[in-house]
Amino acid sequence: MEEERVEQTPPPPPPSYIHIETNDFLHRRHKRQKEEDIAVCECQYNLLDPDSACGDRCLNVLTSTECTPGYCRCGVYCKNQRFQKSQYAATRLVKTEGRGWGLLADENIMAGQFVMEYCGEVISWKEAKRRSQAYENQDLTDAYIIYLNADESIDATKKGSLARFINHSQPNCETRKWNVLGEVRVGIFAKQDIPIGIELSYDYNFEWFGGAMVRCLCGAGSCSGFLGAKSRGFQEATYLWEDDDDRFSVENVPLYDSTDDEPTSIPKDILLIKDEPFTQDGSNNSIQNTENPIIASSSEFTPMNVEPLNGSIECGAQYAEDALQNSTCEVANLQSQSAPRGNNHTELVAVKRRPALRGGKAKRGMHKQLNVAGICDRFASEVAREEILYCEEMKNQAAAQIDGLYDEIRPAIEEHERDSQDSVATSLAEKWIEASCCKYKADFDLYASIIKNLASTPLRSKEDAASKDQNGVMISRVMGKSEHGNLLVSLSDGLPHYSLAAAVGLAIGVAGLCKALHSSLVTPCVPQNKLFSNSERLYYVGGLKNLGNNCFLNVILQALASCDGFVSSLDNLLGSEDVLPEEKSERMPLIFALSSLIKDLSVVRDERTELSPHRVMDALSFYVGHFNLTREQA
Ligand SMILES: C[S@@+](CC[C@H](N)C(=O)[O-])C[C@H]1O[C@@H](n2cnc3c(N)ncnc32)[C@H](O)[C@@H]1O
Repeated sequence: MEEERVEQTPPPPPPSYIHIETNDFLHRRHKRQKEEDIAVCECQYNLLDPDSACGDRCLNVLTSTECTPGYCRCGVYCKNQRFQKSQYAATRLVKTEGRGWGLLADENIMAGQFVMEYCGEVISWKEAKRRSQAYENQDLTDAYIIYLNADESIDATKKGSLARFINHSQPNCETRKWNVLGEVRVGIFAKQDIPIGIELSYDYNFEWFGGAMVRCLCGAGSCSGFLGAKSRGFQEATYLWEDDDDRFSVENVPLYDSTDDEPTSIPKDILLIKDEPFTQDGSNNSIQNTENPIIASSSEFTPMNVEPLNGSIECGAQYAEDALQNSTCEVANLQSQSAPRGNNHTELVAVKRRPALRGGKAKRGMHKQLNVAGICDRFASEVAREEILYCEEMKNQAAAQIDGLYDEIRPAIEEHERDSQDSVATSLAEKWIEASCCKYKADFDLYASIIKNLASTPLRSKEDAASKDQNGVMISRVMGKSEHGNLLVSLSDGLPHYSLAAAVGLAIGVAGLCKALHSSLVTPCVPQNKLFSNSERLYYVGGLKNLGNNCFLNVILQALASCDGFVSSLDNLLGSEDVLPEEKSERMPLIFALSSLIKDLSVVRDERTELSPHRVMDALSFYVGHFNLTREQA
């Protein structure tokens, strides 16, 4: 029997496009890197250690910045010029089932390896929108526009690199942005080892400017069903109006609201606690939080071990909770704003989100207010009252400042929530960070002032105070010493609960503070207008250099620098006798780097000074495998 011969017709070639290996700028010129903007690393080539020439520990690599030729001491050995030298992995084009053309690995690719650059025409956001619509009108189903930043996109439809053929699927690759000679460029990087012959894929969500809705055929169980369903292409429909390059959204755009965040897990060691529970009346009641069931029911909670002082002093209600809420929310806010998606980043405080309020209105300012007047009323000292009221005024001003700013930067935050890590303009981010730092500082000063006065000034009798203010808060206080000798103060509104929030907020903020108070390190409430009051000169504390996208880290460092207790705790750790002084930087690199940077940050100078967080970042990489600052934020 004659065998039927099936003619294998080769698939038609992919629709023509112009192959390029560097971006083509349509609406502006390629930026020229200014000499003062060139980041020079500290690597030195060592024949015996090939990684010495700008490998994983290179400060530029850590900040996703390529070394500038001629400025890197490793010269030709520098391994950190992969975009510039088009050091791509070997790949092969194939025709797929139902998904057009795709790209296969043509060699074994290692996790973290740079696969290739996503090149195309760099166009403005408006042009991207126009083109996307035009392609849709032309019935082009394949879309090739991805985001570069809030203002620009890369269109690889007519011109592009092979990366334009990578399909969407359960991703074995991801996009990362790198700073190359002053321009941001998008690279495809392997998320895992990819054996030869396996198709490359990345997640189009967020990255993609898909015009038409295309049903996704990737087959993954978790797939949203459409390509780039969370991408801006879809989000476009939710914008209500535009004003030049700004877009304003309608109510169904989920807004981020920091006050929606609740701590869901708290590192136990922050609590400095063990043994039996305590209550404010010294009995053995179990700890409940009637007002915040989420916090109260957390299985992470461990009650404090304190020695109740004789007698009880009463104090104003929710400020510890308020303090924690503010601080965790702000940290969470910054994490949320800065953390790129899909990272295994280590979170300082795990947060969960609740749906935004209808109408997209932020709930800012809705958290419980501290009754400062009620608290002040209990202090016998006029000076103490004045100081606390002054701090409250500062806190209110800082809150008003940040609320005002929030409206201004909200479009950018929304943008950032959906888009990439660097889409918030630096000037806006800086304003926000500055205001956040002021808010932290003002909050901290107020709580510090109250606690300091509780610890050091006489109180009026309960009856005395109550007779003045029938509606005044019930105040109670339990003070004790933790096992480390730190004074712990817990405050409650008289209800039989000690919230987790209070416990943690106090443990974090107060332990350090009280310790500092005891050693006279802190004068928390020096009114600013009295600082240098006889001087005409301006004084500054150091600023932190933005080495790429490390503003999130900078704000945390700034906030920590204003907590004297934190600095002294670092000193205590460094003072440990188990480690020889000369070994400290090696054996405790992070603590060492943090301590010296934070000390530097606390110095008041008569000129502006820019400090570099390089060493801290460098030390972080000891603890976080493959630490990449711009990817693993917070
Ligand atoms: C950047 S291109 C990828 C290369 C494209 N397959 C080609 O032949 O040129 C994106 C387009 O590929 C197709 N595509 C990619 N991933 C897909 C998937 N999981 N399911 C269906 N189509 C997909 C869609 O048409 C999409 O607009």
